[in-house]
Amino acid sequence: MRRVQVALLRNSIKLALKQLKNWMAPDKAKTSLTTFPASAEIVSEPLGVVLVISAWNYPFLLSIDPVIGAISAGNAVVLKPSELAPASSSLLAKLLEQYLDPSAVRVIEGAVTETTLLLEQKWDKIFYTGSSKIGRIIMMAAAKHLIPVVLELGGKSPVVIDSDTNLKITVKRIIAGKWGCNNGQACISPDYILTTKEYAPKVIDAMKQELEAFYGKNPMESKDMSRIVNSNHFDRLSKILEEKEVSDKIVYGGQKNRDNLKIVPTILLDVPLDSLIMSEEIFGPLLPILTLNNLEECFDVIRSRPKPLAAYLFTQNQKLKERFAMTVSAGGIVVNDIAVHLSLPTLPFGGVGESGMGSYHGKFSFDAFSHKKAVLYKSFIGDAAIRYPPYSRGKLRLLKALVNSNLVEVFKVLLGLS
Ligand SMILES: NC(=O)c1ccc[n+]([C@@H]2O[C@H](COP(=O)([O-])OP(=O)(O)OC[C@H]3O[C@@H](n4cnc5c(N)ncnc54)[C@H](O)[C@@H]3O)[C@@H](O)[C@H]2O)c1
Repeated sequence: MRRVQVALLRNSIKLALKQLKNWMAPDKAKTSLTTFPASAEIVSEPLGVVLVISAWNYPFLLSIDPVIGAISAGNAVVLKPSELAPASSSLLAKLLEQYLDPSAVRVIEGAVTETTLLLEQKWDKIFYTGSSKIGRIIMMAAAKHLIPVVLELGGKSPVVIDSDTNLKITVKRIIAGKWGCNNGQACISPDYILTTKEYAPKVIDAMKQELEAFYGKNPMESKDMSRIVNSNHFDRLSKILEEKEVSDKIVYGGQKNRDNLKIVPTILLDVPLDSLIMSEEIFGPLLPILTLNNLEECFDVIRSRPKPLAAYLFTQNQKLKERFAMTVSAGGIVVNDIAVHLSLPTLPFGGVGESGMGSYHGKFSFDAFSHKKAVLYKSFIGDAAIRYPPYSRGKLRLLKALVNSNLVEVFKVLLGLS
């Protein structure tokens, strides 16, 4: 996973270096009769000094990717990596100090106490990646100084499976996106599956078959399965798995070992909607499958819940793809794959509603850390008397016509026809 993070970061850096001149160039803006003669443009200017707080699960990517955007846009940055990945945090502190200009980029390591102190300072922007719970704390602290925020949060990302799909590829991609990405500890990992009652047995059988092909008969022994990050998260996952009316819904997996913090890929069928596992982001290797009568009911389940960071659909039905994209709200939507939208710098990456606000990647990162300044250039030509008192009815009529950019009315007033 470290290699993938480094590859994605190299791409981000290369893109920023290649495109920076274009991104920085002012955008010409149209002018109107009201300002004539004039020219206008939108100038991107740095915000100042920004704070980046990152999460533990992709510690390099989630720390450095926002920093790339912040420096590209001309800001100074303080980065606070997650204390839950302490080796990565100290490596980032060491390497960034060694290779980057310390007057522009600093790393401050620490946990809640240090972050709380950082949050008392007056920043020009805070870019936070982490849980919605802590996101609320960040936003409240930012409000004190009216600091704008980007909140890259999580949520329960659903996967809808239609029976008109290539089931083998569908299931393989879901497994790679769920268990292959940090054993489910990824923000855009599938959180739960929605399918029809009729099709669910086929999905479960295919899942079992492919899981066994990938992780063997005893997944506890698999070298390709990540452990849970720490005992607190292990206990949190155990609690939601052992809840009454949930533990008896396991149809695959369920084994766990606190000594080595391993939990195997676990599938559950039709857990109650008000259970813990369906109320909070799972962020681990448990995958509930909910069955409904038809796909419209599946879409309704998503629409009735807080907006997720990602929503996925597997189908070959073109109409269904379009309906999903147009009627389901989520940070991002992927049809027939999982998580890959993250690698496209031409798409904004970010949440909506409970899954966050603001976005980044590619030029969106540059924009996230820039102020779009409106600049209007006027000359001393065309200093019309109508804008100055005393105001007559004719002047007011002309002003109104100018504000409405109504050329015909302007001529009528000037010619005394109105
Ligand atoms: N949208 C995204 O791009 C994205 C990416 C990765 C993870 N996430 C989300 O992040 C969460 C998992 O990451 P995590 O466990 O590191 O999140 P977290 O919210 O526990 O921690 C994130 C950061 O907040 C800091 N923090 C923790 N408690 C704090 C407090 N009381 N006051 C101030 N700062 C505090 C931590 O030190 C850390 O740097 C999941 O919800 C996941 O979905 C989102």
